[in-house]
Amino acid sequence: MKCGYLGPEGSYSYLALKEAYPELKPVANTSFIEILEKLESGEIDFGFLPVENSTEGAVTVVMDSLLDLKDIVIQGEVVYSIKHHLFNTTGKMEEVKIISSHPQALEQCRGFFRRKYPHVNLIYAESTSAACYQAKEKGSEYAAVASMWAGKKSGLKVACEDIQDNRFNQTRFVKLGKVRKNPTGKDKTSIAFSFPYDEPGSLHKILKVFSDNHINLSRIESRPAKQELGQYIFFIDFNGHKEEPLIKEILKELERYTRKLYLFGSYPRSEKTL
Ligand SMILES: O=C(O)C(=O)C[C@]1(C(=O)O)C=C[C@@H](O)C=C1
Repeated sequence: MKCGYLGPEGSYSYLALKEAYPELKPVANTSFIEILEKLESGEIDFGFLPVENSTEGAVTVVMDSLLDLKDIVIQGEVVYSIKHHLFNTTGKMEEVKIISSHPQALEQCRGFFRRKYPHVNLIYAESTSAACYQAKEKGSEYAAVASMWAGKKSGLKVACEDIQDNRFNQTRFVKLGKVRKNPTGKDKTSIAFSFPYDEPGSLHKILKVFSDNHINLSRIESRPAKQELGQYIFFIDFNGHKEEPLIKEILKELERYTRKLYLFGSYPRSEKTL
């Protein structure tokens, strides 16, 4: 079975996918949108995408794209430790004028760059592994931020190790597919919703439903509804499976308070960090 990820080989998406789902055949893509398009067309069976990072927060493009999915659900989650290193062709930084990487990776090292290389230009690459191949090709003026695996694989030398601002830097990935997962007793459900009116207490009503039923929320985020300023879509992850009687009741109640309720899926909770 084929699983799309943000490539090329050596990106964190690749490393986390290989470790969590070794039985799947990884298929490299150049963007998150490309993965979702291939998944919808049936060219691949699964998609593996980052949704949030412990330092930088939401991977917003992925969250927004979840709203447009049809017949595709979240089937699983993977929490992966991220350790960034700086690589280039020489292993020394004297000649470097440009540091490139995936925007999320650059943001996770922002403090390091401000302290050590305030005058070096930071530019975006498709992924951390794409940045490595670029640095290899462009030569001594380029450096890339990536995993040890990607840097070594592309033939670069380490210029600086462990450069992320937060020692406990973790990214949460989700596996998307067409089949809904059955309850395991240790599940999580991801939803999003918008409100019909802008009025006091809208969000409170939703949170009260969870609190009254003693359901733990593991994430809450808002994203612009992309209409008027001040209109939002709220994303919530909570413990439980949508086939459990209590969760069914809760979802029914949420429908009463929301304009649109999106159900992204119920799936087993990750119990350890890879
Ligand atoms: O560029 C990569 O290596 C990716 O897999 C993407 C990505 C992301 O978008 O969050 C994955 C994990 C890290 O947080 C940094 C970058």
